[in-house]
Amino acid sequence: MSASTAPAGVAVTCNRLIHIYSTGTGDVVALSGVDLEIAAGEMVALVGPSGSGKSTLVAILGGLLQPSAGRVHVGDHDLSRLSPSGLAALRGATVGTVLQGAERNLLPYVSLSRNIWMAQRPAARLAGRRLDPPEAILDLVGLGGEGKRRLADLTPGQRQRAALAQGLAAGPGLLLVDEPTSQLDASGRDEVLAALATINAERGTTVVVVTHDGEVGARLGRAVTIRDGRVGAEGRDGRDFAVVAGDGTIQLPPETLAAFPAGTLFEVDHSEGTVTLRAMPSPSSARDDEATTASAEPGHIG
Ligand SMILES: Nc1ncnc2c1ncn2[C@@H]1O[C@H](COP(=O)(O)OP(=O)(O)OP(=O)(O)O)[C@@H](O)[C@H]1O
Repeated sequence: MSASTAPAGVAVTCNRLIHIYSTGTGDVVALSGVDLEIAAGEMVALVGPSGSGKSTLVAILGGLLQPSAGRVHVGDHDLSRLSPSGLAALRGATVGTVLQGAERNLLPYVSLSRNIWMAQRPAARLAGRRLDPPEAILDLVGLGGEGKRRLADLTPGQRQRAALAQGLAAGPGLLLVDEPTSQLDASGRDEVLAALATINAERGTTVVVVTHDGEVGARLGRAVTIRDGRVGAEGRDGRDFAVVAGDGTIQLPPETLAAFPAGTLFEVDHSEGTVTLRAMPSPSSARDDEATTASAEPGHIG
């Protein structure tokens, strides 16, 4: 087989992305202004507490949901403006989504190769380009020569890698993967992380992984924390950062927020490369000199 004809990775941009679910009992704000840039070919983990909006964000990036407001681009596609058929084409040819649990991605009664081949049939037409044969895709995730096997024949780590292969069937520029390591032991997790690194290195595919596993976030190099429906923080190469949102707000880390609760007044000093937030004593702590001194310790961002 000649070199892959799959596209290189695509970039992702979200600007003030909002998503509201309307339910019988009222509206639920799942995303409240996500600002996020992911470069083409980057690997990023989305982390954060349960219910913070990670799955909703991934569903939007995967063309399964349209945002209530704000803008989201995947490559050249403006997802908020795509028609239903445009979204279907995006799902078929540009973005591959791997759902949590390998068995949700693959049919158990046909071989791995057959699964991928079946996913490629509509994709080849939508993508308008030649797709890699299933064996080449399986090879990429470390399952070369295993195409005749079925899901039940595989170890948990192999199953998860087979699910990654299925997500790659159409040669997407963006691969979205939900909790790929949640049911795996350490060696299974290593296999999956190695497969993701190979996909990224050999195909240039942009990879976004939703995970509760801090180790996965650290190993991918960039971990974006979603908190209360927006980007709360980032970890890059072992360093933690706060993030300025599009509306100028910064979320304090939870432990800082505990010391300086909502409503705390800060004086803001800004000099080159450094922002100093100096907490004003609250009226109650002002009555207690000791407490005032403690709560007035400045926080530094910069
Ligand atoms: N289909 C839906 N209808 C109504 N509300 C929803 C729906 N899906 C999610 N929500 C709500 O939207 C918010 C964000 O949920 P979401 O599933 O995106 O978070 P999450 O970070 O992926 O959580 P988890 O880590 O538990 O999967 C939560 O308050 C959730 O209850």
